[in-house]
Amino acid sequence: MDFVLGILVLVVVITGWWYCNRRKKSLYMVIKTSSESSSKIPKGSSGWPFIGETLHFIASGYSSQPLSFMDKRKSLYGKVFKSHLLGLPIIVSIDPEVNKVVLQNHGNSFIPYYPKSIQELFGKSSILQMSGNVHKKVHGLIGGFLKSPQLKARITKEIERCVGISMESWRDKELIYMQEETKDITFPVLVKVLMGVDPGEDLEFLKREFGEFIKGLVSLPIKLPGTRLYKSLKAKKKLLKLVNRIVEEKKLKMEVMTGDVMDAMEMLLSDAGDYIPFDSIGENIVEMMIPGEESVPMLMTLAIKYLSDCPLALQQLKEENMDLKTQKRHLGEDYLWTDYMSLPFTQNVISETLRIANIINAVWRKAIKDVEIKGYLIPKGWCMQAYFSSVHMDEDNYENPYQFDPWRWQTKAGHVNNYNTCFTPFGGGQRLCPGLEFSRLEVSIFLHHFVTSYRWVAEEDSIVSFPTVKMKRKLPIRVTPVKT
Ligand code: HEM
Repeated sequence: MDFVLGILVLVVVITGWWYCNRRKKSLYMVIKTSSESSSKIPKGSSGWPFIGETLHFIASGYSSQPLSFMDKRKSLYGKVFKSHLLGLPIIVSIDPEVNKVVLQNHGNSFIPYYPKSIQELFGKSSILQMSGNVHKKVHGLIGGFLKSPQLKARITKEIERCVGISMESWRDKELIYMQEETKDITFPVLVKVLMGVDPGEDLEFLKREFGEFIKGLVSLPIKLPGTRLYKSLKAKKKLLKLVNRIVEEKKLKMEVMTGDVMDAMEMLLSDAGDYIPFDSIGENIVEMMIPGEESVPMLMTLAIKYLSDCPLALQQLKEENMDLKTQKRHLGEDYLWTDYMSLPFTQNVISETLRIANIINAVWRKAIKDVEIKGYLIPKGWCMQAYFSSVHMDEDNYENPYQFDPWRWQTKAGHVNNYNTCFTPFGGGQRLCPGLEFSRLEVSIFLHHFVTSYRWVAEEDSIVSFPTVKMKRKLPIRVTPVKT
């Protein structure tokens, strides 16, 4: 396994080196021009020729101390340092103020940067690759749609339905794998929100092909038959065939009928015509599944993991949610989305899980001009990594950062939705996650029904942080229904 990994890393690095060498000349010229400025490229090391510091970076991601790479450099150079990762010269920031400026991106000095395999799998007009004015408009449309009270009211029923189906199926099982079960809950909800697809053949097809498609996101950038990237591109083609058919059907329906916009696809069809060409709508919808597909089930899974290890927090969470359940039963009322979101301790558990789990550990950008932040120079063409995990786990920002402590949010200003420089699990600024409120709602509904309907005992498991956050054994738990 380690040998295969080593080979993979080597090939990534050599590909990166080749890519880099093509651009070397122009990069050096820009740095020279910038020497007139008083700002300096941050201190740091470019590591070994060609491979830079990539091996250390990846090895620490796989270890039980995934922040050790960052911690070591912070102690040597400070919170902003230069490095050379995955074939690119890069400035890494674990300074919340610098990160804020990068995320706000006034003057549009940065564009999103993704590894080569991801770029290959994204369409040209994907929101994840857009920048400037067009991005601002499309981001606003999607954010407005996902945040709307109408959507939240409708989707609450759908989430309750999916949670109910999943939990019903556990009655005959003793051992369940939380990481898998939560995916079964969230995938149908995501597909309903994005393109209005109900359970059935299309949903099963989307699940299968999307699973195949995302496997290639972190892979070698080689498109030959048999390679991972090739298989993923093939899966994307199949996905697009189905999704484009749905786009056509919706367009025809919308030409003859008027009514509320029911999903993100309908919203793009009715409002985004000036920014996204008609034949790219399907592709955009497929790509919007990427940030939502794994992150929400991982947030649910990790909340269960941390609660299993912290009985006091679990007890308080249960009490808060049982009170709501009893009240609703007594009044004979359905739940409103606002009921779920109004439980303060539940929101604190979610915030604390987001902080400590670091599901999206960083965002990557590329400078399209020389940029100066806090006296540091980020030269044109260099990558910039705003590394959130280290900010979330820094003693300067949080007392006992490695302790799961939902109570810390009772006193800390700016908790829950407020943008705060030291708490950026959903990013911030121009590209703040438009699925933020929707994700919190989904997790709140899941936690409510789970902790008030089941007792459980979690088996031993550990968190792996690289390339994405996962449970090593998918978090096996033994569940017992409780009588309420
Ligand atoms: C726990 C759940 C989630 C987390 C932690 C999360 C985190 C993030 C982060 C950090 C970004 C910023 C990326 C950047 O700046 O480059 C982002 C962007 C985005 N997220 Fe989420 N996300 C979550 C759920 C969702 C869901 C459920 C959806 C869709 C329904 C979604 C849709 C998006 C989109 C479309 C973007 C791109 C925004 C843009 O570039 O303008 N996310 N997310």
